[in-house]
Amino acid sequence: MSQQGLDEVLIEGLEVDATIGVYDWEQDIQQKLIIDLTLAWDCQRAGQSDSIDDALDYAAVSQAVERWIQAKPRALIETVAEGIAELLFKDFGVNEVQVKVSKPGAVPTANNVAVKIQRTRVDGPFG
Ligand SMILES: Nc1nc2c(c(=O)[nH]1)N=C([C@H](O)[C@@H](O)CO)CN2
Repeated sequence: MSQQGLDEVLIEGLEVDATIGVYDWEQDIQQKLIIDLTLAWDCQRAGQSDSIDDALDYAAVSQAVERWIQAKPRALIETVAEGIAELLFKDFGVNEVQVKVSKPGAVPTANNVAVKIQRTRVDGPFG
């Protein structure tokens, strides 16, 4: 995925309960979303310094994503994916992201439904 380098930080299978859906009844319940993130990040500095200050802190990212999703109800999983990409650009200095948002309970006859987007920050060095 990464254009700027080969390194990536991954967060896989982050489960977040959310108010999400296009139908009225979905605004009264919580449904599980599963978030998978691939984040372009130069890991070399952190690997050499052994300092969290040089790393993209996957724990902090996970917490921020969960908070953003739970901050208010939304209709579409596309909106969740775009919002997460914006959050990562704005608050974590990431320049390139792949965001997959799964809603596994949405279609009873399917194992999973999801959207996956790839975005590059427009005001970043590669945008
Ligand atoms: N492309 C999408 N299609 C649908 C969405 C969505 O978020 N993106 N959502 C719904 C409903 O909320 C559905 O999940 C309820 O079962 C339908 N299609």
